[in-house]
Amino acid sequence: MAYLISIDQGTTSSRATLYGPQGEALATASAPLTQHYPEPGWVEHDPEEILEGQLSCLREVLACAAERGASVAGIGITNQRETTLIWERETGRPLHRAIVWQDRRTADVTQRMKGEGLEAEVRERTGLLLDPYFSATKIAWILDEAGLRERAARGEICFGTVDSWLIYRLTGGKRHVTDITNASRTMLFNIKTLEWDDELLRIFGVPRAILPEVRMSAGSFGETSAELLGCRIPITGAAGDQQAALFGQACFAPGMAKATFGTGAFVVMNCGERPGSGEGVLSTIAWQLPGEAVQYALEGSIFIAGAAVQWLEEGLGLIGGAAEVEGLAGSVADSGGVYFVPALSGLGTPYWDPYARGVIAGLTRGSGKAHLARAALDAIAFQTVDAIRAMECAGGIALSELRVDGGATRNNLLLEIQAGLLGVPVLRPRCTESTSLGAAFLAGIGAGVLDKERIGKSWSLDRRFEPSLLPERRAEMYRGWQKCVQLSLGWAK
Ligand SMILES: Nc1ncnc2c1ncn2[C@@H]1O[C@H](COP(=O)(O)OP(=O)(O)O)[C@@H](O)[C@H]1O
Ligand SMILES: O=P(O)(O)OC[C@H](O)CO
Repeated sequence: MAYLISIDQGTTSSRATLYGPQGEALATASAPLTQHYPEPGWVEHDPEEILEGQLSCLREVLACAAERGASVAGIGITNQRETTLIWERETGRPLHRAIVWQDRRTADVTQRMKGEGLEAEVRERTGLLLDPYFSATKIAWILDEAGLRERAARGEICFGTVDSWLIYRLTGGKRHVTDITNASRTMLFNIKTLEWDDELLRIFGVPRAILPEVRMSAGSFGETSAELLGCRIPITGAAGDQQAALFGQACFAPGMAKATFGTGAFVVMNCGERPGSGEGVLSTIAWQLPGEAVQYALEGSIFIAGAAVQWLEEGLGLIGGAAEVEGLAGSVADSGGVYFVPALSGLGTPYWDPYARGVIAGLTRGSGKAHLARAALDAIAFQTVDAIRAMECAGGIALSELRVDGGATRNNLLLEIQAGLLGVPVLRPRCTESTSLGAAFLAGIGAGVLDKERIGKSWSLDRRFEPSLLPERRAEMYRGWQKCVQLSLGWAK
């Protein structure tokens, strides 16, 4: 593997990593990203802050490459998906704050569409469920709110997910493109015909003129502008972060699955060349490589995972940082009957309820902050169990082990709890930055310096967490979780 750079623009931070010829991470830079919550249920990011954070990270790892005299063969971009940006074509100026994937402001719109019986048709074309999570209703909201419909019709504005925004600005406005995995999350892309879908554009009221050109996940996405970075480097890979993580975990065969624990948690299972389907589960595009058929995946999406820990810190002041949660939660044997459903942005798989809200239940005089911390870790694991059970029903298979990655997998206790509640081993690889690694791999393929066989051989195990919970205890805990979920459903309706 030649030198490659990955850009990982996540919900809470922007990062860049320089990888060496053996796939080793040589330098990493990161910049935090401000979360804006203008109203309950709304979440926004500043597009310029996304770009600036990413540029400063890129400059830092490029300096490291220069010190080594390394020439970078390609940049791979991976990103928080669905988050919706609108900017001026001429200047690249953002015309609204980015509406983040977690944002629930269009819940009433998707609810109305469900009432009109549109869900089956949307699902058939996109593999997705009618939920404010996806980009389509967010785009229409911005066009209406910011009075941009006439400009949109005149072709003066661009829509893009974060990959598209970064590519546009990094190439100096030369490329308005996106990759096929990100396109598959907009709810405007037909995952069977592999094109923007006129009927969906009509249903959601989105003009075709604002959409980017769709490319495969490895190949040419343009070159960085020398004015911005002092050098031209080809951008040769792009994929949504969950798809990039599936690729980085080398889940190349149908039935292989990974769970990424970041802000949210996302369980994604490779299902090969044909789209899968199932109750409460998403069907989505895994990747498309040059000379190969499109690969599909099933996905269980959990909106709040690591973010529940963040809330313990920022919302409650219970801990001084995410790293403290393991010690606090580990200071008690269990949650003492406390359950926490972190439906802070509604619930995703398998409930799909944008009106669900957070619930803490089962408190007694003996409950303390350690029990709540423990309940938060349990909640991440319970939600993952819910998602995996739904996917197993959909795919008709039983998962024999789960590969995990992402920021929260530093937490050994979380992974022990996860293995116990799931009842199968949980495998943590040496590199838990699978998202970033996956983007570098895609860039390597796009630059013609890497192939899937080499990638498959590079996966190595750090630690295997065996399930240690007795089946009766597991069932008892799960019943408590289910009771608490019922309390949270429909709360904000
Ligand atoms: N030791 C830990 N235990 C539990 N959660 C953690 C721990 N360390 C980080 N996290 C959580 O992981 C998330 C950050 O992971 P990351 O993969 O960087 O997320 P993203 O890509 O969504 O920005 C945060 O929500 C943070 O609270
Ligand atoms: O930023 P992350 O890693 O939590 O990922 C966000 C997902 O892509 C949303 O679909």
